[in-house]
Amino acid sequence: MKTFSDDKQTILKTSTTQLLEVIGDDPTRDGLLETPERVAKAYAEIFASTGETEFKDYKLFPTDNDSDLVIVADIPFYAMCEHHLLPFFGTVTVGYVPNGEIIGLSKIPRLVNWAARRPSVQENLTALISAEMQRITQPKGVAVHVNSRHMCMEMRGINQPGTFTTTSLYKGTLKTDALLRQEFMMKVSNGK
Ligand SMILES: Nc1nc2c(ncn2[C@@H]2O[C@H](COP(=O)(O)OP(=O)(O)OP(=O)(O)O)[C@@H](O)[C@H]2O)c(=O)[nH]1
Ligand SMILES: [Zn+2]
Repeated sequence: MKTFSDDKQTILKTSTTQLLEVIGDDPTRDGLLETPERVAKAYAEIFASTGETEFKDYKLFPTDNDSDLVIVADIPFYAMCEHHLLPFFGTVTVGYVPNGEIIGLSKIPRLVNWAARRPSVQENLTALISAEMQRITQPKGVAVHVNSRHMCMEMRGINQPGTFTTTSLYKGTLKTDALLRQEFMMKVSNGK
């Protein structure tokens, strides 16, 4: 698991203590004594891939038997919106049409998890997963569908609990072939 350097952890702890003071709490009360350290640890985990542009933890296997469509559906993810640093979370469905090489299936949820661990917006998260699937597998087509709840829309601001945002990106044959795209959409839970 990622940890920040001592210098960075000190900055995060100081910032958290200041934040607690500014919102009107007392950082020296018992319940908050270890909070700055916990926040520093939690941020190292939540933002573990920040600044990384390429997903590296994958394996490819050559195949003579390309499937028409490979789908991993309803992969859970948790991310932080870059506007408010509040969570947005939900599921991602990834489909691709292989082109002589297949990616180890577990690496697709790993890619989603990697892509989500940085400040982002849903559209950019969708695009990053799609771009990395294209770079890594050089497929005939890729589809990425993200269905998500945004805490910045639910617990503040417009205050709309229970609203879902979906974003989709289709590339190659999954963009041009309507039947293939329909097959992909049928695998997305509840048609969301
Ligand atoms: N397109 C997109 N917008 C997002 C995402 N996450 C948050 N936002 C929006 O980013 C916008 C930021 O708008 P601002 O007017 O700068 O910020 P704000 O005053 O906090 O806006 P409100 O949320 O409307 O109160 C808001 O409309 C959010 O709903 C996302 O993943 N994608
Ligand atoms: Zn937001």
